[in-house]
Amino acid sequence: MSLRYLTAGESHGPALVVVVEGLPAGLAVAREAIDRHLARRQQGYGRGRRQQIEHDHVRILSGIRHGVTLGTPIALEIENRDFAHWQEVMGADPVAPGAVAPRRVTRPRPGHADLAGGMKYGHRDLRNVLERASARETAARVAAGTLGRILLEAFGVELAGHVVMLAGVEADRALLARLPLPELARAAEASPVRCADAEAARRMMERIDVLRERGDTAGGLFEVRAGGVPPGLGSYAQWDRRLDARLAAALASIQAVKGVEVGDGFAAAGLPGSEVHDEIFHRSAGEPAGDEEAGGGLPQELPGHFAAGGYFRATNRAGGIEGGVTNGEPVVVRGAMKPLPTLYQPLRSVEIETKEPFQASVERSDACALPAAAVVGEAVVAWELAAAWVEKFGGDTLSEMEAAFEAYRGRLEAY
Ligand SMILES: Cc1cc2nc3c(=O)[nH]c(=O)nc-3n(C[C@H](O)[C@H](O)[C@H](O)COP(=O)(O)O)c2cc1C
Ligand SMILES: C=C(O[C@@H]1CC(C(=O)O)=C[C@@H](OP(=O)(O)O)[C@H]1O)C(=O)O
Repeated sequence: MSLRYLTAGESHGPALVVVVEGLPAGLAVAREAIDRHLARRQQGYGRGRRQQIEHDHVRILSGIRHGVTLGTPIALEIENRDFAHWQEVMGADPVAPGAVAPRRVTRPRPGHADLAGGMKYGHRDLRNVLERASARETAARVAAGTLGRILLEAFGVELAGHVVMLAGVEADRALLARLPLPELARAAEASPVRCADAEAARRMMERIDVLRERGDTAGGLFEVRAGGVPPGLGSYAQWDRRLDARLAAALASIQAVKGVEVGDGFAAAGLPGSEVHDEIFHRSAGEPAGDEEAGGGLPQELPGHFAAGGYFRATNRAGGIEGGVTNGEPVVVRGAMKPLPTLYQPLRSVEIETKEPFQASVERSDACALPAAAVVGEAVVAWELAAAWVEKFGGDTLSEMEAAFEAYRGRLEAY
C-alpha cells in the first residue's frame, strides 16, 4: 500500500474535494480534528475579506464509518461559501453561443499563473487559470494532511508549524530552537502571526500594517518541526525515496513557496564542516546528565528525540535527516514564501486582447498569508511523513501497523 491523494476544485466553484487512498483500516478519525486544522489555516494577521465569507468545514463522503477508517478511499468535501455569489460565473452548464462569460479576465497579474497558464492551455479567459491556481486549494491539502497527521499522532509523532521571519522581521531563532515542541506549538497558536517570539510577532504585525497601508504585501519564512519521528523513514536507495527531497517537493508545491531548507539549510553552506555535522553519542557511554562541561559525561538529548537504542545527537543542524533517511532527531524544514503577487499598488502588465499596457489592480487580496502557509506546511509535512510511515510499517489495518512498529522499535533497542 502507498498513500496518495488528489484534490479538485476551483476557488469560486461549489466546493473543493480530495480523495485520499492508502490509510489503514481501524484508525479513529474525528471530523472535528479536520475542522480544527481547517480553521487554523483560515486565521492569521494580514488575511483579506475572503476569509470572512468562508467557514471551512469538512463533509466526509466516504471511507470513514462511525468515526473509524475503512481502509478504502476517503473522499472529503469543503464547501466554498463564496460560490453563492459566483453561480453564474462558475456554473458547469453551457452558456448561450456567443455569450461573453461574466467576469472574464484578460489582464494577467504579474506573479500569478495567469499569463503562463493562459498560453499553455489556450484560454482567452484567464479566469480558467486563476480559479485552479489559487491557494484556496490548500484547504483540501490541509484536510488530507490532517488524516496523515492523525495516523502519525497515533504513534506519538507531534508537529508544529510556525513563522520565523516575516518581511525581514526575524524571530529570535536561538530562543525558539530551545522550546520543546508542545510549548512552541502553543506559543505559535496564541500569536496572530503564528510566531512564538511575542516581541518579534508585535514587530511583524506593525510591518504588515505599514505594507498594507502602502498597498503592498509581505512574505517570509515558516518552519515545520516534527518530534518523536523514529529513525529509518525514507531511503537513500533511490532519488525519489529520499525523504528530504520529498519534503522539499511538498513544501515547494505550496502556492508562493519559492525556497526550502532542511535543517540549517542555506546557512550551513557558508560554514566549515566541523560546525555543521551533528556528532553521534550513545547513552551507554555515561550519564545523560548534561555534565559535559564538568569533564567526561554526555551532552543532553534534544527535546523531540526518538528514544530507542541509545544513540542521540546534541545538535540537530541536519534537521533530523541524513542521506534521505530520518535519524531519530526532530525533522526540521523551512519554506520561504514570496510576498503575495496581488498588490493594491498596481504593477505593469499587458491586456491579452489589445496588447495594450495597463496597471494590474485588485478588488481584494491577502496582504500576508504566511501564518496560513505555516499551517499548510504542517499539513504537507505530515502527509509526507505519513506516506513514508505507511511504506515502512505497511499493513491494511492499524493493528498490523502497530505490530510492525513495535517489532522495529525492539530491533532498534538491540542495535
Ligand atoms: C494560504 C495562501 C493564501 C494566498 N493568498 C493569496 C492572495 O490573497 N493573493 C495573492 O495574490 N496570492 C495569494 N497566494 C499566493 C498565490 O496563490 C501564488 O503566488 C500564485 O498562485 C502563483 O503561484 P506561485 O507563487 O507558486 O508561482 C496565497 C498563497 C497561500 C499559500
Ligand atoms: C480563498 C483563499 O485564499 C485565496 C487565495 C488567492 C490566491 O490567489 O491564491 C487569492 C484570494 O482569493 P479571492 O480573490 O477569492 O479573495 C485568497 O482569498 C483561501 O485561502 O481560502
